[in-house]
Amino acid sequence: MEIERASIQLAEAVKAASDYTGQGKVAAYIPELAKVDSRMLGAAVCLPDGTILSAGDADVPFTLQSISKICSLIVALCQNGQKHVFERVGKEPTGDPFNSIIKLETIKPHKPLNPMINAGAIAVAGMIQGNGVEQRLDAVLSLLRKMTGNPALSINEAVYCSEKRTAARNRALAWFLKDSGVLATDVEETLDLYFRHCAIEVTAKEVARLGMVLAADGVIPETGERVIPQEVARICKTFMVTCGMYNASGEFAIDVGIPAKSGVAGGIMAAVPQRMGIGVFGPALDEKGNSVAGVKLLELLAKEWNLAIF
Ligand SMILES: NC(=O)CC[C@H](N)C(=O)O
Repeated sequence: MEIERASIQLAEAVKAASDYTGQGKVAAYIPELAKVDSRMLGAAVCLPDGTILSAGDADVPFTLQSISKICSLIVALCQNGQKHVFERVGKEPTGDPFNSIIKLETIKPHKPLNPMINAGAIAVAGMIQGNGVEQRLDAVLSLLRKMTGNPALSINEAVYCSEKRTAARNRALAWFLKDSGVLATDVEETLDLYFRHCAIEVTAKEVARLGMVLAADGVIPETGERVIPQEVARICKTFMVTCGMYNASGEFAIDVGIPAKSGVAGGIMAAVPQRMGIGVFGPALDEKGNSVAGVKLLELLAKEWNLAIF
């Protein structure tokens, strides 16, 4: 990839996709997220040698939210193995909104259908081992610090507290999981861990690095250090394709065709196998909770650079 040309193309794509920010709204159910400027859009690309290209609001910090579900899943799989994890959470897309409760009751056994919906991610948080919330969070944070190369990565306290104060739906999901025997750990402690890992603060550049590590099958591109087993990276990328964009994953797979995971703060992490990681930040969301301009931007880049994996 010719770097200068790619930088120009990235800047042009961000400019073109910016027109779409007006079509979405910032998430307001977590009050602190409603305070951001909905017109922002930024993107970064991380290449296999670690080179970062960026355009727009690529240095603005935002919280990972659902993108962190990939990281908690990595830790849970590494600590417990596939058998333990997938006995408690499934591998199927739901077709329902990310915070839906309905299939938890109607499908038997009552385990969440996949780890990318809230119910599944709360179940996964319950599997992360450690002595107390701090140590359990540390397992997720230290993986993310290695993947991003930022040892100072930490949580945004205001967003964390804002979600913790208002999370009636997630509490309902967690108590249902407790009642069904999926959650073995303390409910409030598990929710606390979940809210904290959702509130880990990053930039689009850091998210591009996360995507590149997955694109490189779990290896830090510049150093060659393996931080995720190849099999776990493969599982994550597969979940990103089938469930990463919530109940718009099928449409995204057709229109863009890249493994990706979004979050309600407006982030999207994309991993183009062996070629690049892409981090996007655009807080205006569509009705399914995906960054409206971010999805458009990835669609433009996928066409321009022929990134679809299918
Ligand atoms: N889709 C998301 O990004 C959801 C994450 C958010 N913390 C929640 O539980 O509602």
